[in-house]
Amino acid sequence: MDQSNRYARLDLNEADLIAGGRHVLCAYIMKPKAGYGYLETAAHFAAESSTGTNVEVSTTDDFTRGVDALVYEIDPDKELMKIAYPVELFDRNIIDGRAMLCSFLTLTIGNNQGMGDVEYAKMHDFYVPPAYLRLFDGPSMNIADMWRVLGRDVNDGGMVVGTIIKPKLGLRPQPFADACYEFWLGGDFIKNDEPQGNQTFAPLKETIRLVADAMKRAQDETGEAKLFSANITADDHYEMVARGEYILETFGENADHVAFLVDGYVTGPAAITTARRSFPRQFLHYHRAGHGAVTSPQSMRGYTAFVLSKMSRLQGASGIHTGTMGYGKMEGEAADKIMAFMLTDEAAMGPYYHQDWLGMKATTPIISGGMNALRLPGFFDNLGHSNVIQTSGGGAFGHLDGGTAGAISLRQAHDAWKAGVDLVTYAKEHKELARAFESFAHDSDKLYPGWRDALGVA
Ligand SMILES: O=C(COP(=O)(O)O)[C@H](O)[C@H](O)COP(=O)(O)O
Ligand SMILES: [Mg+2]
Repeated sequence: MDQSNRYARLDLNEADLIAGGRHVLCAYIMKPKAGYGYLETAAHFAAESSTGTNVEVSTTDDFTRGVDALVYEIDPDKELMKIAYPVELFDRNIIDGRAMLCSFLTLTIGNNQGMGDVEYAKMHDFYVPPAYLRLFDGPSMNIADMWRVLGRDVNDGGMVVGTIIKPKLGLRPQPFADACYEFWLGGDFIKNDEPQGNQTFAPLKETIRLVADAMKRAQDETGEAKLFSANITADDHYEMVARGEYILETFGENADHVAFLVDGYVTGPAAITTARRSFPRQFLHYHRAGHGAVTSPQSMRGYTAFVLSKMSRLQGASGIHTGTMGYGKMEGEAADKIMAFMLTDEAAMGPYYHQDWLGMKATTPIISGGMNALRLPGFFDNLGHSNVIQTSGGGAFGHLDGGTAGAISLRQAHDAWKAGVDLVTYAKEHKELARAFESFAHDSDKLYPGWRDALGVA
Protein backbone atom coordinates (compact mmCIF):
# COMPACT_ATOMS: atom_id res chain seq x y z
CA MET A 1 0.00 0.00 0.00
CA ASP A 2 1.41 3.39 -0.98
CA GLN A 3 1.09 5.63 2.10
CA SER A 4 2.91 8.60 0.65
CA ASN A 5 -0.25 10.68 0.50
CA ARG A 6 -0.37 10.54 4.30
CA TYR A 7 3.22 10.11 5.54
CA ALA A 8 5.12 12.25 3.04
CA ARG A 9 4.96 16.05 2.84
CA LEU A 10 7.70 17.08 0.47
CA ASP A 11 6.33 20.62 0.46
CA LEU A 12 7.46 21.08 4.08
CA ASN A 13 10.54 23.18 4.50
CA GLU A 14 13.27 22.21 6.98
CA ALA A 15 13.85 25.78 8.18
CA ASP A 16 10.13 26.13 8.90
CA LEU A 17 10.06 22.83 10.79
CA ILE A 18 12.97 24.00 12.94
CA ALA A 19 11.41 27.42 13.50
CA GLY A 20 8.14 25.71 14.48
CA GLY A 21 9.95 23.77 17.21
CA ARG A 22 7.42 20.90 17.17
CA HIS A 23 9.50 18.22 15.48
CA VAL A 24 12.53 16.06 16.01
CA LEU A 25 14.24 15.75 12.62
CA CYS A 26 16.19 12.68 11.52
CA ALA A 27 18.36 12.15 8.46
CA TYR A 28 18.81 8.61 7.18
CA ILE A 29 20.67 6.95 4.38
CA MET A 30 17.97 4.53 3.21
CA LYS A 31 17.73 2.19 0.27
CA PRO A 32 14.52 0.36 -0.63
CA LYS A 33 14.58 -3.30 -1.65
CA ALA A 34 14.49 -3.93 -5.38
CA GLY A 35 11.06 -3.33 -6.80
CA TYR A 36 9.95 -0.75 -4.20
CA GLY A 37 9.72 2.96 -4.99
CA TYR A 38 11.77 5.39 -2.92
CA LEU A 39 8.99 7.68 -1.70
CA GLU A 40 6.60 4.79 -1.10
CA THR A 41 9.19 3.00 1.07
CA ALA A 42 10.13 6.19 2.89
CA ALA A 43 6.46 6.80 3.70
CA HIS A 44 6.02 3.24 4.95
CA PHE A 45 9.15 3.76 7.07
CA ALA A 46 7.67 6.94 8.59
CA ALA A 47 4.36 5.16 9.19
CA GLU A 48 5.99 2.21 10.95
CA SER A 49 8.09 4.70 12.98
CA SER A 50 5.09 6.64 14.23
CA THR A 51 1.33 6.13 13.98
CA GLY A 52 0.95 3.58 11.23
CA THR A 53 1.38 0.07 10.01
CA ASN A 54 1.24 -1.53 6.58
CA VAL A 55 -2.53 -1.10 6.23
CA GLU A 56 -5.10 1.56 7.20
CA VAL A 57 -6.71 0.80 10.55
CA SER A 58 -10.25 1.78 11.45
CA THR A 59 -9.20 3.14 14.85
CA THR A 60 -7.24 6.05 13.39
CA ASP A 61 -8.86 9.44 14.08
CA ASP A 62 -8.05 13.05 13.24
CA PHE A 63 -5.87 13.49 16.30
CA THR A 64 -3.79 10.49 15.26
CA ARG A 65 -3.12 12.05 11.88
CA GLY A 66 -1.82 15.18 13.64
CA VAL A 67 1.07 13.22 15.14
CA ASP A 68 2.17 11.33 12.06
CA ALA A 69 5.87 11.27 11.31
CA LEU A 70 6.38 12.91 7.92
CA VAL A 71 8.95 12.37 5.22
CA TYR A 72 9.83 15.95 4.30
CA GLU A 73 12.80 15.45 2.00
CA ILE A 74 14.17 12.69 -0.20
CA ASP A 75 17.08 12.45 -2.59
CA PRO A 76 16.96 8.93 -4.05
CA ASP A 77 20.27 9.38 -5.89
CA LYS A 78 22.02 10.05 -2.59
CA GLU A 79 19.78 7.55 -0.76
CA LEU A 80 18.89 10.41 1.58
CA MET A 81 15.61 10.51 3.47
CA LYS A 82 14.64 13.02 6.16
CA ILE A 83 11.75 12.53 8.54
CA ALA A 84 10.07 14.94 10.96
CA TYR A 85 8.73 13.34 14.16
CA PRO A 86 6.24 15.37 16.22
CA VAL A 87 7.60 15.75 19.75
CA GLU A 88 4.32 14.41 21.18
CA LEU A 89 5.13 10.96 19.80
CA PHE A 90 7.85 10.39 22.35
CA ASP A 91 7.11 8.69 25.64
CA ARG A 92 7.56 10.69 28.87
CA ASN A 93 8.26 9.50 32.40
CA ILE A 94 5.28 9.19 34.74
CA ILE A 95 7.54 10.17 37.64
CA ASP A 96 8.64 13.58 36.38
CA GLY A 97 7.41 14.15 32.83
CA ARG A 98 10.96 14.00 31.48
CA ALA A 99 12.06 12.50 28.18
CA MET A 100 13.66 9.07 27.82
CA LEU A 101 16.16 8.17 25.17
CA CYS A 102 14.84 4.64 24.73
CA SER A 103 11.61 6.07 23.32
CA PHE A 104 13.55 8.17 20.84
CA LEU A 105 15.31 4.98 19.72
CA THR A 106 12.20 2.80 19.69
CA LEU A 107 10.57 5.14 17.22
CA THR A 108 13.39 6.46 15.10
CA ILE A 109 15.54 3.36 14.88
CA GLY A 110 13.16 0.63 16.05
CA ASN A 111 10.93 -1.62 13.94
CA ASN A 112 12.03 0.28 10.86
CA GLN A 113 15.32 -1.64 11.10
CA GLY A 114 13.63 -4.89 10.13
CA MET A 115 11.17 -3.96 7.41
CA GLY A 116 10.69 -6.23 4.40
CA ASP A 117 10.77 -3.40 1.85
CA VAL A 118 13.89 -1.72 3.23
CA GLU A 119 17.30 -2.89 2.05
CA TYR A 120 18.97 -0.77 4.72
CA ALA A 121 18.54 2.43 6.67
CA LYS A 122 21.01 4.15 8.95
CA MET A 123 20.56 7.36 10.93
CA HIS A 124 23.35 9.87 10.25
CA ASP A 125 22.09 12.88 12.18
CA PHE A 126 19.18 14.19 14.20
CA TYR A 127 17.97 17.55 15.43
CA VAL A 128 16.30 18.13 18.79
CA PRO A 129 14.05 21.19 19.21
CA PRO A 130 14.32 23.24 22.43
CA ALA A 131 11.02 21.97 23.85
CA TYR A 132 12.27 18.38 23.76
CA LEU A 133 15.93 19.08 24.52
CA ARG A 134 15.15 20.59 27.88
CA LEU A 135 13.40 17.41 28.99
CA PHE A 136 16.65 15.43 28.90
CA ASP A 137 18.96 15.21 31.92
CA GLY A 138 22.15 16.33 30.17
CA PRO A 139 25.49 15.97 31.98
CA SER A 140 25.83 16.92 35.63
CA MET A 141 29.63 16.69 35.66
CA ASN A 142 32.38 16.79 33.08
CA ILE A 143 36.12 17.31 32.64
CA ALA A 144 35.94 20.67 34.45
CA ASP A 145 35.13 18.75 37.64
CA MET A 146 38.17 16.53 37.10
CA TRP A 147 40.36 19.58 36.52
CA ARG A 148 39.02 21.03 39.77
CA VAL A 149 40.06 17.87 41.65
CA LEU A 150 43.45 17.95 39.91
CA GLY A 151 43.90 21.60 40.90
CA ARG A 152 44.06 22.82 37.31
CA ASP A 153 42.49 25.70 35.40
CA VAL A 154 38.80 24.74 35.15
CA ASN A 155 38.35 26.17 31.65
CA ASP A 156 41.50 25.02 29.90
CA GLY A 157 43.05 22.36 32.11
CA GLY A 158 44.50 20.28 29.27
CA MET A 159 44.74 16.54 28.74
CA VAL A 160 43.91 14.22 31.60
CA VAL A 161 46.68 11.61 31.40
CA GLY A 162 44.94 8.28 31.60
CA THR A 163 45.26 4.56 31.20
CA ILE A 164 43.24 1.39 31.15
CA ILE A 165 44.49 -1.34 33.39
CA LYS A 166 45.89 -4.09 31.17
CA PRO A 167 45.80 -7.02 30.79
CA LYS A 168 42.16 -6.63 29.96
CA LEU A 169 41.27 -9.51 32.28
CA GLY A 170 43.29 -11.89 34.36
CA LEU A 171 44.83 -9.79 37.13
CA ARG A 172 44.05 -10.74 40.70
CA PRO A 173 43.30 -7.91 43.17
CA GLN A 174 46.84 -7.20 44.38
CA PRO A 175 48.59 -7.13 41.00
CA PHE A 176 45.71 -4.99 39.72
CA ALA A 177 46.16 -2.45 42.51
CA ASP A 178 49.93 -2.56 42.00
CA ALA A 179 49.46 -1.66 38.33
CA CYS A 180 47.27 1.28 39.41
CA TYR A 181 49.89 2.51 41.84
CA GLU A 182 52.60 2.23 39.22
CA PHE A 183 50.67 4.30 36.65
CA TRP A 184 49.53 6.90 39.19
CA LEU A 185 53.13 7.74 40.05
CA GLY A 186 53.22 9.38 36.61
CA GLY A 187 49.63 9.77 35.41
CA ASP A 188 46.27 11.18 36.55
CA PHE A 189 43.46 8.83 35.65
CA ILE A 190 42.84 5.10 35.48
CA LYS A 191 39.83 3.31 34.17
CA ASN A 192 38.74 -0.24 34.55
CA ASP A 193 38.86 -1.95 31.22
CA GLU A 194 35.23 -2.49 30.27
CA PRO A 195 35.00 -6.24 31.05
CA GLN A 196 36.53 -5.84 34.52
CA GLY A 197 33.96 -6.09 37.28
CA ASN A 198 33.41 -8.79 39.87
CA GLN A 199 35.09 -11.84 38.37
CA THR A 200 35.67 -14.66 40.84
CA PHE A 201 39.45 -14.29 40.58
CA ALA A 202 39.19 -10.56 41.32
CA PRO A 203 36.17 -9.88 43.54
CA LEU A 204 35.11 -6.25 43.22
CA LYS A 205 35.00 -5.57 46.94
CA GLU A 206 38.53 -6.75 47.51
CA THR A 207 39.93 -5.10 44.38
CA ILE A 208 38.30 -1.75 45.10
CA ARG A 209 39.61 -1.75 48.66
CA LEU A 210 43.15 -2.25 47.37
CA VAL A 211 42.74 0.35 44.59
CA ALA A 212 41.45 2.94 47.07
CA ASP A 213 44.51 2.25 49.19
CA ALA A 214 46.80 2.49 46.13
CA MET A 215 45.24 5.86 45.30
CA LYS A 216 45.97 7.14 48.80
CA ARG A 217 49.55 5.94 48.65
CA ALA A 218 50.12 7.41 45.17
CA GLN A 219 48.67 10.73 46.30
CA ASP A 220 50.92 10.76 49.38
CA GLU A 221 53.94 9.88 47.27
CA THR A 222 53.33 12.46 44.50
CA GLY A 223 51.41 15.18 46.34
CA GLU A 224 48.93 15.12 43.43
CA ALA A 225 45.27 14.12 43.20
CA LYS A 226 44.52 10.88 41.33
CA LEU A 227 41.34 9.70 39.59
CA PHE A 228 39.75 6.28 39.10
CA SER A 229 36.89 5.29 36.81
CA ALA A 230 35.22 2.22 38.26
CA ASN A 231 33.05 -0.05 36.15
CA ILE A 232 29.56 -0.34 37.59
CA THR A 233 27.96 -1.79 34.44
CA ALA A 234 25.36 -4.48 35.17
CA ASP A 235 22.02 -5.73 33.88
CA ASP A 236 20.35 -4.88 37.14
CA HIS A 237 19.71 -1.33 38.35
CA TYR A 238 20.11 -2.46 41.96
CA GLU A 239 23.41 -4.14 41.20
CA MET A 240 24.73 -0.94 39.63
CA VAL A 241 23.66 1.12 42.62
CA ALA A 242 25.13 -1.45 45.03
CA ARG A 243 28.46 -1.30 43.23
CA GLY A 244 28.43 2.48 43.12
CA GLU A 245 27.60 2.84 46.80
CA TYR A 246 30.23 0.35 47.86
CA ILE A 247 32.85 2.10 45.74
CA LEU A 248 32.05 5.57 47.11
CA GLU A 249 32.04 4.34 50.67
CA THR A 250 35.34 2.55 50.18
CA PHE A 251 37.10 5.51 48.58
CA GLY A 252 35.80 7.59 51.49
CA GLU A 253 37.40 11.01 51.49
CA ASN A 254 38.54 10.40 47.90
CA ALA A 255 35.02 9.61 46.63
CA ASP A 256 35.03 12.76 44.51
CA HIS A 257 38.07 11.34 42.70
CA VAL A 258 35.90 8.49 41.41
CA ALA A 259 34.10 8.25 38.06
CA PHE A 260 31.62 5.53 37.19
CA LEU A 261 32.09 3.65 33.96
CA VAL A 262 28.98 2.29 32.26
CA ASP A 263 29.11 0.30 29.05
CA GLY A 264 26.21 2.15 27.49
CA TYR A 265 25.86 0.40 24.16
CA VAL A 266 25.53 -3.14 25.52
CA THR A 267 23.33 -2.09 28.45
CA GLY A 268 21.36 0.64 26.68
CA PRO A 269 20.07 4.00 27.85
CA ALA A 270 18.55 2.55 31.05
CA ALA A 271 21.96 1.87 32.56
CA ILE A 272 23.28 5.32 31.62
CA THR A 273 20.27 6.98 33.23
CA THR A 274 20.59 4.74 36.29
CA ALA A 275 24.09 6.10 36.83
CA ARG A 276 23.17 9.67 35.85
CA ARG A 277 20.28 9.82 38.33
CA SER A 278 21.62 7.63 41.12
CA PHE A 279 25.04 9.29 41.25
CA PRO A 280 24.70 12.83 39.89
CA ARG A 281 27.84 13.95 41.73
CA GLN A 282 30.10 11.43 39.99
CA PHE A 283 31.64 11.75 36.54
CA LEU A 284 29.68 9.37 34.29
CA HIS A 285 32.07 7.61 31.94
CA TYR A 286 30.24 6.22 28.89
CA HIS A 287 32.13 3.31 27.38
CA ARG A 288 30.70 2.07 24.10
CA ALA A 289 32.03 -1.47 23.50
CA GLY A 290 30.04 -3.15 20.74
CA HIS A 291 28.93 0.06 19.05
CA GLY A 292 30.94 -0.86 15.94
CA ALA A 293 28.28 -3.47 15.12
CA VAL A 294 25.99 -0.64 14.06
CA THR A 295 28.18 2.47 13.81
CA SER A 296 30.91 1.09 11.56
CA PRO A 297 30.89 2.66 8.10
CA GLN A 298 30.63 -0.95 6.89
CA SER A 299 27.29 -1.33 8.61
CA MET A 300 24.44 0.13 6.59
CA ARG A 301 21.98 -0.10 9.47
CA GLY A 302 21.54 1.43 12.88
CA TYR A 303 23.18 4.80 13.46
CA THR A 304 26.59 6.38 13.22
CA ALA A 305 29.12 7.00 15.98
CA PHE A 306 28.23 10.69 15.61
CA VAL A 307 24.60 9.91 16.48
CA LEU A 308 25.68 7.74 19.42
CA SER A 309 27.82 10.59 20.75
CA LYS A 310 25.10 13.16 20.36
CA MET A 311 22.61 10.93 22.18
CA SER A 312 25.07 10.51 25.04
CA ARG A 313 25.10 14.26 25.73
CA LEU A 314 21.31 14.28 25.92
CA GLN A 315 21.36 11.37 28.35
CA GLY A 316 23.88 13.07 30.58
CA ALA A 317 27.16 11.28 29.97
CA SER A 318 30.02 13.26 31.49
CA GLY A 319 32.37 11.78 28.94
CA ILE A 320 32.12 9.31 26.07
CA HIS A 321 34.68 7.51 23.97
CA THR A 322 34.90 9.15 20.59
CA GLY A 323 37.56 6.90 19.10
CA THR A 324 40.89 8.23 17.97
CA MET A 325 39.89 9.83 14.66
CA GLY A 326 42.27 7.68 12.69
CA TYR A 327 45.27 8.18 15.03
CA GLY A 328 44.85 4.97 17.03
CA LYS A 329 43.91 1.34 16.47
CA MET A 330 40.15 1.55 16.15
CA GLU A 331 38.20 2.43 13.01
CA GLY A 332 37.85 6.18 12.53
CA GLU A 333 38.94 9.18 10.51
CA ALA A 334 40.14 12.75 11.00
CA ALA A 335 36.70 14.15 10.14
CA ASP A 336 35.27 12.41 13.22
CA LYS A 337 36.27 15.55 15.08
CA ILE A 338 32.78 16.94 14.40
CA MET A 339 31.68 14.32 16.92
CA ALA A 340 33.86 15.99 19.57
CA PHE A 341 32.59 19.46 18.66
CA MET A 342 28.97 18.30 18.95
CA LEU A 343 29.79 17.03 22.44
CA THR A 344 31.61 20.07 23.72
CA ASP A 345 30.33 23.17 21.93
CA GLU A 346 27.33 25.32 22.83
CA ALA A 347 26.18 25.02 19.21
CA ALA A 348 27.61 22.80 16.51
CA MET A 349 27.00 21.61 12.98
CA GLY A 350 26.49 17.90 12.34
CA PRO A 351 26.47 16.21 8.94
CA TYR A 352 22.94 17.52 8.29
CA TYR A 353 21.71 19.64 11.21
CA HIS A 354 22.87 22.56 13.29
CA GLN A 355 22.19 21.95 16.98
CA ASP A 356 21.94 24.56 19.69
CA TRP A 357 22.48 23.03 23.16
CA LEU A 358 20.82 25.89 25.07
CA GLY A 359 23.32 25.80 27.89
CA MET A 360 23.33 22.02 28.39
CA LYS A 361 26.71 21.06 29.84
CA ALA A 362 29.37 19.63 27.59
CA THR A 363 30.27 15.94 27.40
CA THR A 364 34.00 15.32 27.42
CA PRO A 365 35.57 13.35 24.57
CA ILE A 366 37.52 10.33 25.82
CA ILE A 367 40.28 9.41 23.42
CA SER A 368 41.32 5.79 23.54
CA GLY A 369 42.31 2.76 21.54
CA GLY A 370 45.86 2.06 20.48
CA MET A 371 47.18 5.48 21.54
CA ASN A 372 50.65 6.22 22.86
CA ALA A 373 52.86 9.29 23.32
CA LEU A 374 53.95 9.33 19.68
CA ARG A 375 50.42 9.52 18.32
CA LEU A 376 49.26 12.41 20.50
CA PRO A 377 50.67 15.46 18.62
CA GLY A 378 49.00 14.50 15.34
CA PHE A 379 45.76 13.86 17.17
CA PHE A 380 45.79 17.26 18.91
CA ASP A 381 46.75 19.05 15.67
CA ASN A 382 43.68 17.58 14.02
CA LEU A 383 41.33 18.34 16.91
CA GLY A 384 42.78 21.79 17.57
CA HIS A 385 42.97 21.43 21.37
CA SER A 386 43.89 18.92 24.05
CA ASN A 387 41.07 19.32 26.57
CA VAL A 388 40.21 15.63 26.57
CA ILE A 389 40.62 12.56 28.68
CA GLN A 390 43.14 10.35 26.97
CA THR A 391 43.64 6.74 27.96
CA SER A 392 46.50 4.65 26.65
CA GLY A 393 46.47 1.06 27.92
CA GLY A 394 49.10 -0.58 25.77
CA GLY A 395 50.68 2.85 25.30
CA ALA A 396 51.40 3.04 29.04
CA PHE A 397 51.98 -0.55 30.14
CA GLY A 398 53.72 -1.37 26.86
CA HIS A 399 56.46 1.18 27.61
CA LEU A 400 59.84 -0.58 27.93
CA ASP A 401 60.36 0.91 31.39
CA GLY A 402 56.87 0.15 32.72
CA GLY A 403 53.69 1.97 33.62
CA THR A 404 55.16 4.95 35.47
CA ALA A 405 57.51 5.80 32.61
CA GLY A 406 54.65 5.16 30.18
CA ALA A 407 52.47 7.67 32.02
CA ILE A 408 55.27 10.25 32.15
CA SER A 409 55.92 9.83 28.42
CA LEU A 410 52.27 10.64 27.70
CA ARG A 411 52.39 13.77 29.83
CA GLN A 412 55.62 14.83 28.15
CA ALA A 413 54.08 14.38 24.70
CA HIS A 414 51.22 16.62 25.76
CA ASP A 415 53.60 19.22 27.23
CA ALA A 416 55.63 19.22 24.01
CA TRP A 417 52.52 19.77 21.91
CA LYS A 418 51.32 22.56 24.21
CA ALA A 419 54.72 24.25 23.95
CA GLY A 420 54.76 23.83 20.16
CA VAL A 421 57.96 21.81 20.29
CA ASP A 422 58.57 18.98 17.87
CA LEU A 423 58.34 15.62 19.65
CA VAL A 424 61.78 14.34 18.61
CA THR A 425 63.42 17.56 19.83
CA TYR A 426 61.53 17.33 23.12
CA ALA A 427 62.57 13.70 23.55
CA LYS A 428 66.26 14.68 23.55
CA GLU A 429 65.70 16.25 26.99
CA HIS A 430 63.00 13.88 28.28
CA LYS A 431 64.09 10.31 28.74
CA GLU A 432 60.66 8.67 29.23
CA LEU A 433 59.54 10.17 25.94
CA ALA A 434 62.75 9.07 24.26
CA ARG A 435 62.16 5.56 25.55
CA ALA A 436 58.60 5.69 24.19
CA PHE A 437 60.16 6.12 20.74
CA GLU A 438 62.06 2.88 21.35
CA SER A 439 59.08 1.13 22.92
CA PHE A 440 56.78 1.80 19.99
CA ALA A 441 59.41 1.81 17.27
CA HIS A 442 56.99 0.75 14.59
CA ASP A 443 55.02 3.98 15.14
CA SER A 444 58.19 6.04 15.51
CA ASP A 445 59.52 4.87 12.15
CA LYS A 446 56.24 5.70 10.48
CA LEU A 447 55.51 9.04 12.14
CA TYR A 448 59.00 10.44 12.79
CA PRO A 449 61.44 9.25 10.15
CA GLY A 450 64.96 10.18 11.25
CA TRP A 451 64.20 9.77 14.98
CA ARG A 452 66.87 7.08 15.35
CA ASP A 453 69.69 9.40 14.30
CA ALA A 454 68.29 12.32 16.29
CA LEU A 455 68.00 10.26 19.49
CA GLY A 456 71.09 8.13 18.91
CA VAL A 457 69.22 4.83 18.73
CA ALA A 458 70.47 2.10 16.41
O1 LIG B 1 40.64 -0.68 26.20
C1 LIG B 1 40.59 0.16 25.34
C2 LIG B 1 41.82 0.65 24.66
O2 LIG B 1 43.01 -0.02 25.07
P1 LIG B 1 44.45 0.32 24.43
O3 LIG B 1 44.82 1.72 24.83
O4 LIG B 1 45.42 -0.71 24.97
O5 LIG B 1 44.29 0.20 22.93
C3 LIG B 1 39.25 0.74 25.02
O6 LIG B 1 38.25 -0.14 25.44
C4 LIG B 1 39.07 1.15 23.60
O7 LIG B 1 39.54 2.43 23.62
C5 LIG B 1 37.66 1.19 23.08
O8 LIG B 1 37.55 1.88 21.86
P2 LIG B 1 36.89 3.34 21.73
O9 LIG B 1 37.62 4.26 22.66
O10 LIG B 1 37.07 3.69 20.29
O11 LIG B 1 35.44 3.19 22.10
MG1 LIG C 1 38.81 -1.40 26.75
